[in-house]
Amino acid sequence: MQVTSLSLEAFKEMDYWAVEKYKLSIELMMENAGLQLARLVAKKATQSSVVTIGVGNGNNGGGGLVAARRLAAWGFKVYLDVVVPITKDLPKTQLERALLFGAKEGIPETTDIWVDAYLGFSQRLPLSDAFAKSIGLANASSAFRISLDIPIGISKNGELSGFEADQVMTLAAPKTILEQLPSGIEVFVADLGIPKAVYRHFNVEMPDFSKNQLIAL
Ligand SMILES: NC(=O)C1=CN([C@@H]2O[C@H](COP(=O)(O)OP(=O)(O)OC[C@H]3O[C@@H](n4cnc5c(N)ncnc54)[C@H](O)[C@@H]3O)[C@@H](O)[C@H]2O)[C@@H](O)CC1
Ligand SMILES: [K+]
Repeated sequence: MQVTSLSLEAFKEMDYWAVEKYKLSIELMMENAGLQLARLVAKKATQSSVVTIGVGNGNNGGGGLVAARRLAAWGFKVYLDVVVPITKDLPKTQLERALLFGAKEGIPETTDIWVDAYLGFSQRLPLSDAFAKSIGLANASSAFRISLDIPIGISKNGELSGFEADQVMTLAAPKTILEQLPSGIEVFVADLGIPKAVYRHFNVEMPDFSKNQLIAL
């Protein structure tokens, strides 16, 4: 029987398969993720909107930084909440690019749209104080909140004690952990460019990305 959503473990395997068998690099997938995230933010934004994108030292942060670059390129005001030093090669390159494109480091006085690209599927709980502080500021603000892939602070049973997302844009396939989020949170799935054969191999139904690469669930 085909499933419609995946455990995080199964998704990590699917991802590994796409990289190993199809030479689909993380950087390529990150570019796809970041573009769709930027589209979702831009749908919500006006040209005067202030967007803050929170990033950690991993590929979730890397996707957020691609979105920052795309949004800055389109003329939006983009700030980066860089919570920990960005030391890994790919996120570091994405940070350099985003800054060159005009994104600024720091949390502005007011934010209209706050993006959680702090941590994704490799997050471990409890969170460090630095992440907890940023989440507190985001939740206390009047910003519209969007999480990339899975919200930071989500527990194994889907309970959310972290970033209080209004929207979640998950990658490639729906994740079971998201099914237990409070109702009212809008969930989207974005295309990473993973081929249908990989979905078939993992017995998961592929969302129909042929007409639209950002699908509301
Ligand atoms: N095909 C893919 O898998 C893609 C994944 N992307 C994103 O990459 C994410 C996974 O990336 P990563 O595996 O690099 O990891 P994350 O970005 O989830 O986390 C980054 C690092 O933070 C550290 N960390 C975990 N818990 C912490 C804590 N409590 N306090 C401080 N540091 C902590 C870990 O060392 C982890 O490696 C996905 O959720 C997804 O958003 C996309 O960027 C692109 C494509
Ligand atoms: K996230």
